[in-house]
Amino acid sequence: MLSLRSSSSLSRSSSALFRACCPPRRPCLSPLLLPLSVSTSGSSRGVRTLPAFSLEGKTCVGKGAARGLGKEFLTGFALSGAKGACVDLTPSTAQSSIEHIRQHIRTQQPSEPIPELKPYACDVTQESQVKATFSQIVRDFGQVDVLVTAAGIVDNVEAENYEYERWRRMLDVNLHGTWLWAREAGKHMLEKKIKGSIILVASMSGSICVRPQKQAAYNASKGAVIMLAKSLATEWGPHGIRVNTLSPGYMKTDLIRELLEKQGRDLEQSWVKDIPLGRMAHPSELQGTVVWMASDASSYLNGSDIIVDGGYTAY
Ligand SMILES: NC(=O)c1ccc[n+]([C@@H]2O[C@H](COP(=O)([O-])OP(=O)(O)OC[C@H]3O[C@@H](n4cnc5c(N)ncnc54)[C@H](O)[C@@H]3O)[C@@H](O)[C@H]2O)c1
Ligand SMILES: OC[C@@H](O)C(O)[C@H](O)CO
Repeated sequence: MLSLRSSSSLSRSSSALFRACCPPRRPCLSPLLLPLSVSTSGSSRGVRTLPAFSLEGKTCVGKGAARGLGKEFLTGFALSGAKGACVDLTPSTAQSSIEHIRQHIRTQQPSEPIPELKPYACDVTQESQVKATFSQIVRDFGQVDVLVTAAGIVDNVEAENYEYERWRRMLDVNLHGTWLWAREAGKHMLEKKIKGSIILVASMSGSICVRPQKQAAYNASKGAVIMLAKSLATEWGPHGIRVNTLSPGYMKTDLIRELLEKQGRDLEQSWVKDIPLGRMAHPSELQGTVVWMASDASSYLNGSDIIVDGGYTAY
């Protein structure tokens, strides 16, 4: 459903979207989203775009948001006016992510107030912790409008030598943890009649096998997340709750940096060869997509897998 917002929330969301799509250190990637006028002072005043992109007043929960994509998602939400719960394994990493987000907003939107952001510690594989953390977030913020599940791990090991213990861990974090959080969010949104948006982070590896790395467990976990989202979309869609997956290609996060450090830089060259845009992505390049998926701008998006991969899966 499209809704009109105040001019200040409108200008904030416009500015956030523009910056997400056109970060200052790169050329603009999406000419279609160019605002009609752009302030160069860092203030968001005078920038115009579709009001439905605003997240003003909404509460967004980011699981696995201490670093990497989760942190970028919460940053995009906050730049669009949303309050945020930053969930990760330890309170200190969640807190330092919040400090980083606040600093970013101060720089990017010096004339805007910084939305409320709170840290939470939770191991997503522990059902009791997930339930307790979700309840605490609802007590702190009143309600949850958006959930994005970014916590995830990866292993590159050939299937015949992959240990069952590691297989189970992979599914525990990437699939079971995602389902546990989605279940709490869905229950809450159903009870409170919130027309929320649940965004499960999958991967292009959930629908194709990347090469040359061998990662059957990871691929299986992400394929299952895509099917989980479609299933939840059919169960909760009739109540106005939208569930979709965001499937990134190769993003330069710490997870990928660590993997490349272990396996050698040649791996990066071989990936880039298969990406039509000819490069890996900066994590901030997902902000525009995730804000769109969280906001009313994507009001008819449900049960979809949004692949953002520089064209990798087009081959
Ligand atoms: N980086 C990429 O290229 C890429 C591509 C496709 C999909 N993805 C997916 O995006 C998501 C985020 O990836 P990233 O690159 O930002 O990874 P990352 O390792 O940089 O960040 C993942 C975060 O999840 C947290 N986490 C891990 N296990 C947890 C647990 N049990 N409980 C709570 N938090 C936990 C970590 O502490 C970390 O902060 C993952 O699901 C990943 O599979 C990443
Ligand atoms: O498909 C890209 C990512 O999902 C993933 O991080 C990569 O495949 C790890 O090997």
